[in-house]
Amino acid sequence: MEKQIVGEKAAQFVKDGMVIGLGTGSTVFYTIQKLGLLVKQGLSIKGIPTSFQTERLAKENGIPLANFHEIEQIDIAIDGADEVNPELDLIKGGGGALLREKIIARAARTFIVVADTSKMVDRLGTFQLPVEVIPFGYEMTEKHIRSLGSDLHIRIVNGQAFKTDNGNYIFDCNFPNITNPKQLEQDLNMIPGVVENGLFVGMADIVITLDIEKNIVIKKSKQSV
Ligand SMILES: O=C(CO)[C@H](O)[C@H](O)COP(=O)(O)O
Repeated sequence: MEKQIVGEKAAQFVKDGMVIGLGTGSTVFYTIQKLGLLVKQGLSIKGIPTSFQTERLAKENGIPLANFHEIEQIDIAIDGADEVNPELDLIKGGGGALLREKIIARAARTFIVVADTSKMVDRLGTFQLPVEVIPFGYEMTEKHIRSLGSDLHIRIVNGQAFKTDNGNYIFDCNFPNITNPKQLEQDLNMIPGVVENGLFVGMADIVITLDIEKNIVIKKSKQSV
C-alpha cells in the first residue's frame, strides 16, 4: 500500500511531451501503471526503461518507448531505492538493474525516488550493497572488494549466479555503517572488473516518501532547491 501511494504520487510530476526514465522494482511498478492510465487518457510521453523487466511492463501499459539516439534529453527519471539516508544518498540495485538505473538517473534533469518508510535510514549499509562486476576474472575482483573491508557473496537466483541485463554478475557486499558513501562509491569503481556499484550519491533531486502518520512527504535535495 505504501509503495502504491508513493509510486502513484510520482506520476504527478510528469507533464505532456516529457521523456521519462522508467526505473525498476515493485514501487515504480505503480508509477508505470499510473503513467499507462494517463497515456490512455491522452498524455503524450516517451519512456526509457532501465531494465528488460520494465521494458515489458511499459509495453503492457501502453507507454511508448524511445531509444537514446531518438531523444535530446531525459526530463525526469523515476526509480525506487533500497535505502535512503537524510542527505538523500541511496543504495540501489536490489533488483540488479543498478547500472542502467545509474546511467539514466545521471542523464535526467530531475531524478525522483519513490521510497516507502522502510527504506528511510539514518546511515546507509544495513542493506547489502550491490556491486556489478564482469564475469572475466571475477574471483580477483572479489578479492579486491574484500580488501576494502567487505564480506560479500555472489548473488544466486534459482541456484545459479544471477546475470544482469548486461550479462554481468552481482556481488552483494556487506559494508555496515557507510560513513563516506562518496568515497566508497569511488573506491569500488576504481577496481578493475567493477562495472558499477549501487551507491547513488548526490543524485536524487526529490524523494517521495511518507511520514509516521502516513502523509506523503516530498523531500528535496540541496542541489535541487
Ligand atoms: O534498485 C532497484 C532495482 O535495481 C530498485 O529500485 C530497488 O531495489 C527498490 O525496489 P522496490 O521498489 O521493489 O523495493
